[in-house]
Amino acid sequence: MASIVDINGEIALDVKDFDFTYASAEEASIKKVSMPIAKNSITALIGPSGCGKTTLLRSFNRMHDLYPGNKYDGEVMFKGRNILSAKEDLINLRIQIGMIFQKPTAFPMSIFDNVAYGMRLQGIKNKTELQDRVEKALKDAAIFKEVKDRLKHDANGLSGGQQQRLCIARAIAVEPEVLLFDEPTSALDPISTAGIEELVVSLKDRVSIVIVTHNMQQAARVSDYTGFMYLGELIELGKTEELFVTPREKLTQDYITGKFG
Ligand SMILES: Nc1ncnc2c1ncn2[C@@H]1O[C@H](COP(=O)(O)OP(=O)(O)OP(=O)(O)O)[C@@H](O)[C@H]1O
Repeated sequence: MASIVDINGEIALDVKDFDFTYASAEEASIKKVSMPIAKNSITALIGPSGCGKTTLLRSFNRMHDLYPGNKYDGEVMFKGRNILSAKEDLINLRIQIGMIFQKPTAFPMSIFDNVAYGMRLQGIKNKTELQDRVEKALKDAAIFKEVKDRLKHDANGLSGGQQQRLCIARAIAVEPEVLLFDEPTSALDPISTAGIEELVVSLKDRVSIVIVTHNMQQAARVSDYTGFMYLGELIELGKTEELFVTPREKLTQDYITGKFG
């Protein structure tokens, strides 16, 4: 049984007895994971390569449905419903639960159109509203000053760190409830990384965040809660400062003290 800390406050996502099996795999990559994801907090997922961090994260907005034959079991409760249900509207789900990838994924279009993309999908056509919300999202993602004079330019002309902030602007422009970050700084230099970490922390007033990271220092710097995974299982979910200083499980202790990696 995993050791799970009590969450003080509301829960954004409640994962219950969750299994995930890839179409081509014989056994589940995620096994019986149960964990609460706290609202307006940052939850980091850590663990050795291949332990299932990305697989679990991508389950939270059903990214695995992009490929046929993958199988979910159990429940992921979000706003009173199980999002693993066959009835779930996946476009709407991915607006409410957005994702930021490891490699910045600016679309091949202008900076403005990148940020307006999701709002247009939501049916917003009014030009003034689009302009106002694009500007606000760019400001909130701490990139407005750098791009305000070239909103019509191709987004691919931006640096990696700028593109990642643009992706964050695009995700927050549709006012999601949850944001999933999959190693968002692993392709960035230390200065851009620090900028993204600061930005992620600044967003938690309005969204609930789950972040997968290889970097334990990053988890310690930004997160409120940390989950340690091993071989597809969640071993421990704790308050970050407690998990790193006084882990409850021996496996967690061995991992954070570098006994295996
Ligand atoms: N598309 C796939 N098809 C089959 N198995 C997969 C697929 N993607 C991942 N896996 C397997 O699922 C398990 C979990 O992988 P996952 O990428 O989620 O781990 P991770 O903890 O995010 O690793 P890393 O830190 O290296 O990114 C691994 O055993 C991996 O080999």
